[in-house]
Amino acid sequence: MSSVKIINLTKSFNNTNVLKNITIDVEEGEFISLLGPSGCGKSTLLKLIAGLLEVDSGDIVFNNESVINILTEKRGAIIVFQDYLLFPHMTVYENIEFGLKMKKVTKDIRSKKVEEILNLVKLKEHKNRYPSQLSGGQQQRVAMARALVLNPRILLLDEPFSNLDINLRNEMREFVLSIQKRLNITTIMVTHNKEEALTMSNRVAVMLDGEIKQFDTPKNLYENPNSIEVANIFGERNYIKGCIEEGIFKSNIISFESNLKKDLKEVNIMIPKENISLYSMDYKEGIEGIIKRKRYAGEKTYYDIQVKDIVLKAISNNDIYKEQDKVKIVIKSKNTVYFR
Ligand SMILES: Nc1ncnc2c1ncn2[C@@H]1O[C@H](COP(=O)(O)OP(=O)(O)OP(=O)(O)O)[C@@H](O)[C@H]1O
Repeated sequence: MSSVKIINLTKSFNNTNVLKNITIDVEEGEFISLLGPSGCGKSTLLKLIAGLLEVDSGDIVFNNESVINILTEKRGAIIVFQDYLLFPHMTVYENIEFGLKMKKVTKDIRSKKVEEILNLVKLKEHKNRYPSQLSGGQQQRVAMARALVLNPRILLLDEPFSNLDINLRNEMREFVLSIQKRLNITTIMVTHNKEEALTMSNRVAVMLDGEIKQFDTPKNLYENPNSIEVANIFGERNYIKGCIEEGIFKSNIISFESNLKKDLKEVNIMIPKENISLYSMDYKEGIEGIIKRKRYAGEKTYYDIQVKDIVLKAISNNDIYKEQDKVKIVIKSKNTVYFR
């Protein structure tokens, strides 16, 4: 295990600045995610940490030791790639053993370590199978085992669940987390799946266009994003434009006592979909709207509601309203986030 400090890291390819001054601090034993859209530089950052690419400037520090001049094989940061990269002509056992052979570990120790890891990833009974004879989840466990057998200081996971179907994905998330916790291994996972990042990580670094926009706990990121662009990563939100005068937020849709006390001529408030409740027209409170669009999604129903000059998005357990119905909506304004 090791802590990781990434300090002012930059990387360009063909004069295009792919990583711009990245700084993050990962604690020993922590599980963090790099979350961002395709092409924002997540995998490049992982490869720099592993030593598969050279940095242009900045530093990478494991446990107070700079590692940028340390070779990949000596660094102890191991990537599990999205497509597992298992050797097709080797059995599960041989795949797991391979890295130890390369390190010239003796046969006895190799056998002991591989058996230990086979137990850990619950693949003992499949050890003589070839990758083509395994399910997607089992192949992924082999890929994890191959990394873990080398006793890495840092485990790097590159979109580890993207090739798995949805049910298996949930199971594998739990499985990876249980191993990570048991070994207390510092882990950095790349993902573009917000739910995966939020549910698995101690902290999440939101990356956009080669920059870390916010590095925070899942709860803070979801409830207190520092910008509209970060907020949008976590799903569509509603923004209502207004002003703050004498401690009151005022707009043509809602007004309420503001927790921001400064007067502001123009400000946007963020209202999550789940903070908008729908009621029938005889409800005594709320503001009138018309349902413009309805999308039934099983456990939830999504509604777009025209309220004066804007369309608000709501999510509800109730699917009784139809398109063009008039409804009353109530907007919960507690803990509102403000953006200038
Ligand atoms: N070896 C390379 N040579 C040139 N350009 C590269 C190289 N590797 C990555 N890039 C470019 O750098 C940018 C970031 O790529 P990277 O793979 O890090 O993104 P990503 O966020 O991991 O995306 P994805 O989720 O699609 O894997 C992309 O524009 C990519 O085309």
